[in-house]
Amino acid sequence: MASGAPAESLGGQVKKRAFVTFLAGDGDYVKGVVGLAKGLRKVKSAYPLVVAVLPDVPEAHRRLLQAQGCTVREIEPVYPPENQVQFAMAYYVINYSKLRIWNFVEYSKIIYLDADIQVYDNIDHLFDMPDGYFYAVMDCFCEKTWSHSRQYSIGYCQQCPDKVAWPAEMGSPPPLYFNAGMFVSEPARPTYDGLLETLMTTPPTPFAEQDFLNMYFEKIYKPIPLIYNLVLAMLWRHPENVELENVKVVHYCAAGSKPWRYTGKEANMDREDIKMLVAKWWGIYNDKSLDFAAEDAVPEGETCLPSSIMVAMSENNINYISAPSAA
Ligand SMILES: O=c1ccn([C@@H]2O[C@H](COP(=O)(O)OP(=O)(O)O[C@H]3O[C@H](CO)[C@H](O)[C@H](O)[C@H]3O)[C@@H](O)[C@H]2O)c(=O)[nH]1
Ligand SMILES: O[C@H]1[C@H](O)[C@@H](O)[C@H](O)[C@@H](O)[C@H]1O
Ligand SMILES: [Mn+2]
Repeated sequence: MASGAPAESLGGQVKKRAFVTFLAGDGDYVKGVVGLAKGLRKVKSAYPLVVAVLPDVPEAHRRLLQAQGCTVREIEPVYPPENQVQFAMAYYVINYSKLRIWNFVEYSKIIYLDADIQVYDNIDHLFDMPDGYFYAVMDCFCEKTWSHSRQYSIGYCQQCPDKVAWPAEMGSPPPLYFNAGMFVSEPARPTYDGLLETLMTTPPTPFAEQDFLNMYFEKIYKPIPLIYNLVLAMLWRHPENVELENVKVVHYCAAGSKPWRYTGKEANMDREDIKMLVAKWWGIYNDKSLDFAAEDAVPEGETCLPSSIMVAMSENNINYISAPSAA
């Protein structure tokens, strides 16, 4: 990761690119972001890591991230309209705030990565894929987190669509569904406005903004290979689809797999491949040579601005949606 990112110039227009992640709260996800910043540096990514932080991220964590070369940008929370949905995880409700990143319009293209993701190989080439699409990796429906779904109830997974065929009486099979922990997209004001406007009339569902983004971008979604977002459950659910030695991006999303909380006790967590991947994450996190060295970077500018100014710049003219009482 470098702050002096090369900007591609097309027809005189400068096209800036960035990796973007999301941070909420004062808990330990900040470790994930530090790890990610160091991982991107290790693979010599040419683009900055922008961290979209909610107001509840403490100042000390913001400073820590800036000291790791990240660009910190505060965003206001986004809440879905009120209803009684059961999220697959209660905290998924805050993930609707991720929609703010489509307002980061100084970047023409972004690669979004969850804080529980690590990049083990350079993926800058993903920025060069044709514009106009939403790129992400197809999800797996086999874990218990999916037990609310029609797919899970009949044992159907899009990772092996021939194993259990979609029954004709259930209508046409659901559209391809991506995991929203990693994606490539283009911030743009019309998209941002469209997302927020549509959200206001869209009741929340168990996978929160992931379901919403799947719905919103359905027509322009293009699946990319699994190596760009290895959802760990793939290792035991669909091993035949995984080429572990070629994997570039690992998503520590399976229950018990977050490296900074790993105990090895949860289901599947004693597997050798999991132990290896957790150790690999720690290897980067603990590598002092990957700490940010200011002299390596040409500042982008916005890292130096106080967050209050950034908020004023990014959050102009936005109508906030009222918070759900049950969240
Ligand atoms: O206390 C928290 C909780 C979450 N996060 C941020 O929110 C992201 C999503 O949380 P998890 O990574 O724990 O969630 P999963 O990977 O299980 O969730 C998946 O489903 C979610 C549905 O809301 C999102 O789409 C998410 O991007 C996708 O990977 C984190 O990576 C992190 O960036 C925080 O900063 N602090
Ligand atoms: O985004 C979610 C999350 O990562 C879960 O942990 C996983 O079980 C799901 O497949 C996925 O949709
Ligand atoms: Mn995640």
